Amino acid sequence: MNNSLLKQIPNFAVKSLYYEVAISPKPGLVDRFDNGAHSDMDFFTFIDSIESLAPYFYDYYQLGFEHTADLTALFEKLRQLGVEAESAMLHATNQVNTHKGANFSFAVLLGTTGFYMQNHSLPFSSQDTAAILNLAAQMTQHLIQHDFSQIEQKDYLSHGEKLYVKTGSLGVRGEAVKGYPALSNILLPFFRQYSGYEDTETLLLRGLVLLVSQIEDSNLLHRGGINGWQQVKQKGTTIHQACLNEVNFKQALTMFNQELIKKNLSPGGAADLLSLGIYFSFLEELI
Ligand SMILES: CC(C)(COP(=O)(O)OP(=O)(O)OC[C@H]1O[C@@H](n2cnc3c(N)ncnc32)[C@H](O[C@H]2O[C@H](COP(=O)(O)OP(=O)(O)OP(=O)(O)O)[C@@H](O)[C@H]2O)[C@@H]1O)[C@@H](O)C(=O)NCCC(=O)NCCS
Ligand SMILES: Nc1ncnc2[nH]cnc12
Repeated sequence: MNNSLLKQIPNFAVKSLYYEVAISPKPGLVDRFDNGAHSDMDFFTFIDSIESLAPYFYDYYQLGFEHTADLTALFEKLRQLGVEAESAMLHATNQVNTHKGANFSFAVLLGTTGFYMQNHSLPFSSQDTAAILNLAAQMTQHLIQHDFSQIEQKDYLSHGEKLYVKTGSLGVRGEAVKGYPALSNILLPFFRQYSGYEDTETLLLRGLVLLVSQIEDSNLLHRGGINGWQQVKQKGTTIHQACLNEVNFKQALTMFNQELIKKNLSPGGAADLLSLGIYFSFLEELI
């Protein structure tokens, strides 16, 4: 095992979660300035959450790096560890869901990155990223059938499971199964095109707004229904398409945040996807 990469790659994932929570101002989300539309978490809850997940991130990567059998067997190992990590996170945050989606996705993506790194090296090109996302899709192809086929028999349903029953929305599982199209088709092409033009914080905030304008965020659907989600998506589109300069862009985000606080809406799914995009941006040396 290459010891420096064993630390460096999972560390990029940890750092990406710090970057995501730190960039400000964000609409409806927790950031350095306020708690957005969240009454049960703040900036420090996120620090506690990240610290609780970090040791698992190294293990996800190592599991993938040492795995020699088929990808379904790797997913089983990652998920077992992922359940443990999720409960460590909930313990650290007093049962608040800060990074449930991010923990799931980083288990998938660090595991597949480790597997891929058995025969590759850094830095990544866009083809390396595409190969990892393809491995993630292959590894999770059975997930929808596995998680949702016997859903009627379950006593307790998560927000994501309830939404699936009600609307058919696949949430974070849908992203994984399709190889994270929100990253490959939306966020990463944007970062590749615009990195270097502005400071990192502004670039990442613009990437967040782009995601909000396009993805099906199960967190917005669960809190605001189809209408709430569509309104937020529309507002994201308006801000994205206005191509505002940095000062006006941040002012628009501050107003967007006030609006989402009033409506109790938060694009938590977009925030999680942003942190995954930041991770690949570190691997590709875009930021
Ligand atoms: C597979 C799991 C992720 C199961 O999770 P769940 O069934 O809940 O599925 P989803 O809702 O689809 O996803 C979970 C989180 O993923 C984020 N997310 C949402 N949409 C997307 C998207 N399109 N792409 C990527 N990621 C997405 C989102 O996380 C953010 O929202 C958090 C807050 O969420 P929530 O608690 O719902 O909202 P609140 O409004 O705060 O709740 P209330 O206060 O109202 O109650 C925010 O912090 C972000 O992180 C979704 O929440 C996975 O958990 C898993 O496999 N776990 C292992 C468990 C298991 O398999 N057990 C097996 C034995 S039964
Ligand atoms: N910054 C943030 N605020 C609220 N929910 C989130 N989920 C992931 N990141 C988040």
